[in-house]
Amino acid sequence: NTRLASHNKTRVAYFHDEGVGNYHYGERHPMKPHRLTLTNHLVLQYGLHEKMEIFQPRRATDDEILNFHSSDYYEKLFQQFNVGDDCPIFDGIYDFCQRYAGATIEASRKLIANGADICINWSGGLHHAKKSEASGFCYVNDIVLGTLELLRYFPRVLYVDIDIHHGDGVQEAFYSTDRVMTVSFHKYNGDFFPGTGHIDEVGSSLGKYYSVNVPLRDGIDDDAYVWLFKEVIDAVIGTFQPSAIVLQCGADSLGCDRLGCFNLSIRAHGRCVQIIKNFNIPLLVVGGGGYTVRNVARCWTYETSVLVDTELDENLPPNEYRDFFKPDYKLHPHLKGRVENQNDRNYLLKVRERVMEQLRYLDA
Ligand SMILES: CN1CC(C(=O)N[C@@H](CCCCCC(O)(O)c2ccon2)c2nc(-c3ccccc3F)c[nH]2)C1
Ligand SMILES: [Ca+2]
Ligand SMILES: [Zn+2]
Repeated sequence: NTRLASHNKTRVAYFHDEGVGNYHYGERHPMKPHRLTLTNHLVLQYGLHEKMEIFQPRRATDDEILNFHSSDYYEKLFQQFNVGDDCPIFDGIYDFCQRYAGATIEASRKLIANGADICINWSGGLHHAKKSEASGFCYVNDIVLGTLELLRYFPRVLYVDIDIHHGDGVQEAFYSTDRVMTVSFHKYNGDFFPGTGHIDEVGSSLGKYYSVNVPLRDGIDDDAYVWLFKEVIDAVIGTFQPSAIVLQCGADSLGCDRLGCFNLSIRAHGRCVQIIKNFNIPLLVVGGGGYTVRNVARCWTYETSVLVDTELDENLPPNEYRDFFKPDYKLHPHLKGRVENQNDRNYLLKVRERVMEQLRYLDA
């Protein structure tokens, strides 16, 4: 009956800082925080704010950021020379970091207080930042900060990362503990950034076998990715029995991404979010990469609708950014990837078998 259904409804909290999309990495840089403004705008135009509690989060304090990052790194961030072209020091970089990290920390606290079942922060998910080093467009690792917060209450936290790049900063931070299991699906060929994420990176000391890497080749398609994702996640959750989950939804694993080379549709990417949601375990959802801005906004809007169990009209609502979505103005455009699928069945079965073998060490 509706009372029961309404009683069981998932409580979703949405964290969006009004100013977080107004920063600029620089002319030729692929990272466009403006994608966050577009996403939030679409979410509101579809009326999804009526299905969630909306929060304007406060910024992270220096002390909170120093929970993970070293002071000589963080306090002199603006003095760092640009770390190559990847990590430019731009106007307002401190504010930007404090805003996106503050939202992830606030979201973690909301889960700890059981104020929500699912918390969303699309501005977060900056998985490459290290304790004392900016890397891959990431300066402060909000995921590590949020996970450290969750560990103050939840005994075991599972981290899942569907960005096309390896979640190296998060894996490194928790490589030697059995309280966090990190699982990253990513392109791996020895050259692709960041170069880590080999299947043999299984963790060390107390954390041995608690780091799972799923290395993939170019061009993986919807069916193969979703099949492998479900196989791995079912086994990981069955074995690790996490008390909370952090899901990084990097949208550069979509077809046609400016930096990516997978062939996923927005529906398949969203299917991964649905698979995690269906476990009904306290869930923190963050963003990540994503460089074809119109599709990042579509993807994270669609995934917000998945998290609030709401169907969206295929025709985008009229909105002031309409031109970004031409010529189709649809929610699910056909993202015909340009790369051949180099993941044959044998390769995928072998990866699956290696992951299952690794997890069996934890059953023992
Ligand atoms: C010395 N060489 C530069 C290193 C390198 O190849 N870096 C990657 C970095 C890719 C970062 C991906 C970030 C992310 O999507 O994973 C993300 C961002 C936020 O959360 N997740 C990269 N930089 C670029 C890039 C940088 C500046 C300008 C144009 C570019 F194409 C593309 N890919 C090696
Ligand atoms: Ca990944
Ligand atoms: Zn990425």
